[in-house]
Amino acid sequence: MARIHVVFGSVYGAAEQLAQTLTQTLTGKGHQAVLFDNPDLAGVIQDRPDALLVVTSTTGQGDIPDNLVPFFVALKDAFPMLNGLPYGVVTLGDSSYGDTYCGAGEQFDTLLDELGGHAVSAPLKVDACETLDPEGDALPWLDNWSAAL
Ligand SMILES: Cc1cc2nc3c(=O)[nH]c(=O)nc-3n(C[C@H](O)[C@H](O)[C@H](O)COP(=O)(O)O)c2cc1C
Repeated sequence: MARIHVVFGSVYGAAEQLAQTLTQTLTGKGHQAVLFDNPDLAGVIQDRPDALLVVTSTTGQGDIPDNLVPFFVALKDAFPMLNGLPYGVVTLGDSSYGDTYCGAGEQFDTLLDELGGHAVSAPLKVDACETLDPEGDALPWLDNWSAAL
């Protein structure tokens, strides 16, 4: 079973709620999953989890929610090599935003890839235009992602 660190970015609460559900689900599967309210590099990355899960909505124009920006900036500035750390990205967005659809998740996926992380499966994009039930998309994705760890 894996030690999985989960971080979330959320403005109105949907991504936060989803992150809580995904963390509980991972725990139910026997993993040691920890959800970080105020993620910092030392706690999330340098503590060397077995995997990292990023759950974020998108705000502004493809932007990362304020609560997750400090973690993203710290990661970008410190640029710690992740040496194949398995990761996953779940992004909430709205396809009516066009080019910036799920931009926050894309920024994380690009950075984690540049740092040498290993995307266990393709990032999941949950479209608020298509569903009012993010869990309906995310739980099957999580099953596959966690099974591949
Ligand atoms: C002001 C505002 C800006 C947004 N900008 C984007 C965007 O650029 N791209 C996108 O895919 N979704 C965008 N969204 C949609 C949100 O990401 C989506 O509604 C999400 O489910 C909100 O999750 P949250 O409750 O965790 O904040 C935006 C929503 C708002 C209200």
